[in-house]
Amino acid sequence: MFENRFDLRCYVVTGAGSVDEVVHTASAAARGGAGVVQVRSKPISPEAMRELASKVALEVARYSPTTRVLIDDHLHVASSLMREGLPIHGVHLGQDDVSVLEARELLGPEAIIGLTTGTLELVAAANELSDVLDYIGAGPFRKTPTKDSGRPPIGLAGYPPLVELSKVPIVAIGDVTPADVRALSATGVAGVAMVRAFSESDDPQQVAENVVANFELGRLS
Ligand SMILES: Cc1ncc(COP(=O)(O)OP(=O)(O)O)c(N)n1
Ligand SMILES: Cc1nc(C(=O)O)sc1CCOP(=O)(O)O
Ligand SMILES: [Mg+2]
Repeated sequence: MFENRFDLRCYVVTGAGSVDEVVHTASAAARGGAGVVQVRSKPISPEAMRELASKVALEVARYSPTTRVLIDDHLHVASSLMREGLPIHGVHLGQDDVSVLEARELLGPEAIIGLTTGTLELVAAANELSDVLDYIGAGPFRKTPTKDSGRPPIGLAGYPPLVELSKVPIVAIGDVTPADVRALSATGVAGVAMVRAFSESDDPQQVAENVVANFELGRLS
């Protein structure tokens, strides 16, 4: 869908912290070149997600108008805020969330919609949705304390077969650190997504700059 509408190379997924801390981390990473910020918080009520996503989106747009802001899980919050004109661009859906098709019908053709995968079977299933899906997450790269997906770690060697199979761009996720970026980029993934690498950093802008630079180096190898 609509090539070049978004830059998946450096993909921030928000993590632990106060609203102000999450907003600061997201906007600093966007300033550093993060092409996507996904607002994720678990558990969170729709009302609290509405507040958090609005604040993140407005601050990110101030510093990086090209950075796309997505909402995790909460399709109707995203739909409502997008209709109100907030700079929010789509959703990331899990296997247990509403269907990609329902999200596409509600959000329209311009929205960015991502889906969680992480095995060859889930990637094959996502291929059936490639006309309404923009990208897939594939994890965990390594086991991570941030989320237990129940799926086995993919590892570096596991990404080339997923990339080969997938009809849409792949974002690697799960214990990814800046030191992993060059090698992951060389596997052919379109980007890397990180939670703690940003939420636990005292300079998320620098982390994003490092990720983008190393992602480009990996593409050359
Ligand atoms: C890019 C990306 N990949 C995977 C996920 C999955 O995380 P989470 O939302 O906790 O789990 P599900 O909702 O998919 O079950 C993600 N958020 N982003
Ligand atoms: C949100 C998420 N999804 C995963 C998956 O495997 O689908 S792993 C993950 C957590 C990633 O956090 P960190 O960068 O702190 O390891
Ligand atoms: Mg989710």
